[in-house]
Amino acid sequence: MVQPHPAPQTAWQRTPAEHTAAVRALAPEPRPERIPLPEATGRILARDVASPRELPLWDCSAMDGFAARRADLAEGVVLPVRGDVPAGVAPGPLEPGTAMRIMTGSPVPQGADTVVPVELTDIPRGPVPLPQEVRVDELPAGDNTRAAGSDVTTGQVVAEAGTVLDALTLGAVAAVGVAEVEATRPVRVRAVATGDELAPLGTEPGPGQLPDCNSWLVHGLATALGHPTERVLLDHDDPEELGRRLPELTADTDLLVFTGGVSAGAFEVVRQCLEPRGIEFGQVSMQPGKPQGVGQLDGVTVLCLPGNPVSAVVSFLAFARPWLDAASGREAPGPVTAVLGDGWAKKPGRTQYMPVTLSPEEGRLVARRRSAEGSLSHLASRLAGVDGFAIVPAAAEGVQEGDLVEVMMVP
Ligand SMILES: Nc1nc2c(c(=O)[nH]1)N[C@H]1C(S)=C(S)[C@@H](COP(=O)(O)OP(=O)(O)OC[C@H]3O[C@@H](n4cnc5c(N)ncnc54)[C@H](O)[C@@H]3O)O[C@H]1N2
Ligand code: MOO
Repeated sequence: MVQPHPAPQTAWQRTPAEHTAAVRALAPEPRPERIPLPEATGRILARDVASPRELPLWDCSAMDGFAARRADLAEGVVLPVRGDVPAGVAPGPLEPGTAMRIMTGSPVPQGADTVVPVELTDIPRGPVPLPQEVRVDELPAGDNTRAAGSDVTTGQVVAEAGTVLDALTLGAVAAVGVAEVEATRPVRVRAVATGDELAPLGTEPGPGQLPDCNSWLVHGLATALGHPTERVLLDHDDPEELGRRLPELTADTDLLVFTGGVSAGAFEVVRQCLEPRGIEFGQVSMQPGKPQGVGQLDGVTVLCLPGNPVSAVVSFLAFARPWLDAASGREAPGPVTAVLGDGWAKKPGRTQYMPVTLSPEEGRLVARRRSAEGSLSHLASRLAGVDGFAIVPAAAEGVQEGDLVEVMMVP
C-alpha cells in the first residue's frame, strides 16, 4: 500500500469549449509524407490530388451494341457490320452507312455518334460471332456515348487535402492513375490505464479489483480514428513508480492518454506524479468528465482523463479527438443535430453529455437516452450501442421530447 500524498489543489475551472481549445492548442502541426496509395488507406490527405489525365480517356460507348451514325439510323434499317471494337483497342474510322460492333467502355470509332444497344437490334445478346449485318429494330432514345473528360478533366482535383482516404476516395485516386499521395503521418497514441484495482482482461479480478476497460476504450476510439495505439496497464497507485516509467511512456509517442487517478482522492497516482512535473489539473463544468489534466512532457502531449469509463469516453471525444484531428490535419467533424425522443430533468451548472442511441424515424434523426439511468459515469456496460452523446447546455434544467439537441458522435 502506497502512502497518501497531500490533497492536490484545483488549478483551473473551465467550460468544455475552453478546455477543448486549451488541449487543441497543444496539437503539433500535421507532418506530411509521400507514400504509395495502398499504404494510405485510412490516412488523411495532406495535399490535393489532381488528376494527371482526363476520364474517360476517350469518347466511349455506354452500352454493348453497334456504333453508327445517327443520320444512317431508321427503324428497320439494315447496316453492314465492319468490325469489332472490344475493350483495349483503338478502332479505325467508321465508313458512312456502316456499323461496328462495340462493347461498353470501348472507344467510339471516329465518325460514329450513336451506339444502338444490342437489345434494339436483330442480333442476340451475348457471345455470338461478329454478324455481317445488323438490323435496327428500334431507334435508341439517347446516343449512348460518354464524352472524353466528362468524368474528370486534366488537373481537376479529385480528392482534397484533409479528406480521409477511405475506400471510395482511394478508388477515385486509383481511377485517375495516381500511385503515390501525400498523407499526414499517423499520430501515435499510448493509452495508459492506472489503478491498483485494475485486473487485466482475461484474468479473474482479486478482492477489490475490477476488469480494466478504459485502456480498451481509448485504444478502440483512437484506432477507429486511424491512429496506431498502444495500451499500457499500470495496476498500481504509486506516483514514484509512475515517475520512473515516464521516459518509457513518453518515448515514440505523440499523445499520452491517462485514465484514472486525477480527482481529489488520497491516492491519485496520475495527478500526484504529474502535477509536480508541470501537467495542469482542474475541473471542467461538464457531467460526466469533470476532473481533467493536460500538459506536455518531453514534447509529448499528455491528457489525463477521469477514470470512470463513461467519463473517459466523453473526455476522449470532447478533448482528445479534436487534438488528434488537428495533429493529423483532419477537419474536425461537428456535432450532429437530432430530435429528442424522450426528455429528462438535469441539475443546472454543468454541460451534460447524455449517452444516446440514434435512429432515423419519419425523415428525422431521433435521439433517445441509452438507459434511464442517464449519464452516470460508472455505467460501463451501457456503453454498448451508444451512437453519441447529446449535449445539454449547462444552464438547462432539463430537456423535453421534441427538443433539438446536438450530438457528439462516436466514431
Ligand atoms: N471528493 C471528490 N471526489 C470525486 C470528485 C470530486 O470532485 N471530489 N470527482 C468525481 C468525478 S466527477 C470523477 S469522474 C471521478 C474521477 O476519478 P479519477 O479520475 O481519480 O478515477 P479513479 O478514482 O481512479 O476511478 C474512478 C472510478 O473509475 C474506475 N476505473 C478507473 N480506471 C478504470 C479502468 N481502466 N477500467 C475500469 N474502471 C476504471 C475506478 O475503479 C473507480 O470506480 O472522481 C470522483 N470523485
Ligand atoms: O465527471 Mo465525473 O465523470 O461526473 O463522474
